[in-house]
Amino acid sequence: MWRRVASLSRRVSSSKSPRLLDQAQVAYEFNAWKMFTTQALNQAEGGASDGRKIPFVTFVLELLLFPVILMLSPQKVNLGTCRRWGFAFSFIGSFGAFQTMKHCKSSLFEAFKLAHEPHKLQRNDFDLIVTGGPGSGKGTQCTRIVETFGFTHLSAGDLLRKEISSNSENGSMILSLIKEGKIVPSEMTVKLIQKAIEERENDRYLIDGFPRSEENRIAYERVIGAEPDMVLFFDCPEEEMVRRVLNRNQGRVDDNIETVKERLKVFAELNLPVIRHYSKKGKLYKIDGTGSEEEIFERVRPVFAALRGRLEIKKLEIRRLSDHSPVWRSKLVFILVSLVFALPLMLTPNVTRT
Ligand SMILES: Nc1ncnc2c1ncn2[C@@H]1O[C@H](COP(=O)(O)OP(=O)(O)OP(=O)(O)O)[C@@H](O)[C@H]1O
Ligand SMILES: O=c1ccn([C@@H]2O[C@H](COP(=O)(O)O)[C@@H](O)[C@H]2O)c(=O)[nH]1
Repeated sequence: MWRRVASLSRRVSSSKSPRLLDQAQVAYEFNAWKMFTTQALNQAEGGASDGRKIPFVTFVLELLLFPVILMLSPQKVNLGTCRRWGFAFSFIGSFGAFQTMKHCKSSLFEAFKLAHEPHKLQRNDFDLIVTGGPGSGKGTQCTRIVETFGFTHLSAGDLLRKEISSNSENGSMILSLIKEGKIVPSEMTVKLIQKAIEERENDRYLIDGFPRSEENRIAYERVIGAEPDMVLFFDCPEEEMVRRVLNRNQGRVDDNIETVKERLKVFAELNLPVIRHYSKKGKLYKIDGTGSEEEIFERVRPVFAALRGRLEIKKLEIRRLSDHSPVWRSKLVFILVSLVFALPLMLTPNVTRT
């Protein structure tokens, strides 16, 4: 499968104190091909899905242009001119599509799917799941990953809280489930995540605090059409998680001892099976979630550095839009090559239909 063209595995040591996932195999896998192509496309165009739709549509329109011009051309018209221009446009359109596909590393079919199902993962996307118990520090570490490694942050909890504050029809139901420490039905959460994925302006994103159950995971993978690339699990002792939640002081309705106890129960019963699943798949990184925020991030950093080192990815960290973007370079090459081929066609002598 294309998502598995090249991968590498490594074991990462972790726990000192008793852990929720002691028996879990701690491994990670990284898809070299995917990361390379992610880098090749990068986020330079800001709005990957939209940016990729346009050349495909142009391609179809331009391919149609040639026969349409021929059909519409009256008998006595100078056919040579029409044909030359039609052919030149068709050629430019085909070459444009070829360039699009080259960058998507995809077939024409994938280019078509991309235009119509922007939430589905494409070869260039890199999705990271960040998981852990309540108060394990997921959100805190996600903020740092976003700042350092240029991921877009999609927090399932934040999306649900936004839904509550927007007074949507499901808002009150979501609020009561959060207050009780229970999991919101998959279809609601997946719908919000799907929308956020469609609206993202980056092909490298992380989902914080989701999937929380096997049902969540299956629903997500069905919608996305693939498994996530990598899963980070912040492993933290229960007493430390409780301490952090009770000290959070951000006015969250679920930051109280009754709810946190329920959340821990739900985590052990429903979330740990998801973590074990990804561990078996070789996608899991277990990070020791104890110590200061800085200490924990120093354990996260090598995960990304290892990827970069092994795969010779030089610029994984945030790149400015103005950096030497391969997309812009290829567009320039595309225009120049098209002109070289199209000019002789346009300049050939006229042939008039008799
Ligand atoms: N290493 C740490 N040491 C002490 N406090 C921390 C540490 N990391 C995060 N915190 C604090 O603990 C609280 C919970 O952290 P955070 O919100 O990142 O956890 P979370 O796993 O996202 O929690 P939840 O699942 O409940 O949203 C926050 O107040 C945060 O500032
Ligand atoms: O995928 C999800 C994510 C969250 N919930 C509910 O929201 C709260 C708070 O989530 P945080 O990620 O800790 O902010 C959680 O306890 C669940 O009730 C959910 O149901 N599904």
